[in-house]
Amino acid sequence: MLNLRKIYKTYPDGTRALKDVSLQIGTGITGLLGPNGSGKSSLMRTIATLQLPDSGDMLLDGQDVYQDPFLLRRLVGYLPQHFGVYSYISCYALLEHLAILKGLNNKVQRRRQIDQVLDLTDLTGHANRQPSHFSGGMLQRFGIAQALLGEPKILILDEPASGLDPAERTRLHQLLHEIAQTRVVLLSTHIVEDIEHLSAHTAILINGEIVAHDHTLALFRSLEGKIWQGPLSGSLPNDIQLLSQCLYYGESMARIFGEHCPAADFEAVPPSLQDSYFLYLKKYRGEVV
Ligand SMILES: Nc1ncnc2c1ncn2[C@@H]1O[C@H](COP(=O)(O)OP(=O)(O)OP(=O)(O)O)[C@@H](O)[C@H]1O
Repeated sequence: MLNLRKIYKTYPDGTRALKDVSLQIGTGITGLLGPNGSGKSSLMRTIATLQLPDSGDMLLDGQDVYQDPFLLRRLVGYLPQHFGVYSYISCYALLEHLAILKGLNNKVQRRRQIDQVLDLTDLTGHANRQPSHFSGGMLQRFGIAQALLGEPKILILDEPASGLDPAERTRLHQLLHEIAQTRVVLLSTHIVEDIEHLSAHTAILINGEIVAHDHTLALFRSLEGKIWQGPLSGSLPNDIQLLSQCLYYGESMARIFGEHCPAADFEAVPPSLQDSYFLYLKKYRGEVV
């Protein structure tokens, strides 16, 4: 169990990226959802001890991590949002290099672990190729392979599915699901669907503050019977809560939150995490009428 308590982070230019963030994260995948600039990467870097918070503490199974950041570094695997790979070096050699940097000094154990992570990420057949020549999906799997070196208890994954085609995304989902059986996984993404597929728990971060953290289903089950969908063309009452509008086969459709059906051509639809997320955003911005 990872326990964050009252974490604050301000950058030297005065940007207050994290404000009073408290979170308890157990085994399995916890999704971290938030708009651009809400502080997701800042939180992930802070958990990975790549930057220290101004105040607050972090306990791993009851042990204070900031007293000994090196202890946590050995227990954390981190996949940053953007990562580069050296050119002219094979996938295997790069993993070996990274494993040595992680302190895997025993050659036999190191090679066994590299073989394991290559197998898990389905890269064994590409071990001698250069990651700089990998496709986007393979590169993300390589990123996860390097994060798994050292058998971390905690995995921090910042936007692992961005830019992947549907087949690679599905493959990544299976991989993450498998990895998360025995680990604490914090997954940051803009893709609400990924969280719906993967995360039993979800935290919503807006403007550096956690505004919700619960079972993913619980976050939107309470909206049952209150989400309405219909064409945006007709006139709608002024006091409706427009959550989102999107195109379905070229027709502009609105999703609305409300106790009553807003117009004759609207129908009740099952609520989604995205509806709940948009409602939290509107409430945070004071836009709920
Ligand atoms: N090194 C830094 N120095 C100053 N400000 C920073 C730094 N890193 C991030 N910020 C600022 O902190 C805030 C949170 O940024 P962060 O990258 O953590 O958000 P994010 O939710 O990950 O965004 P995105 O979804 O766009 O990746 C933003 O206002 C950003 O401009």
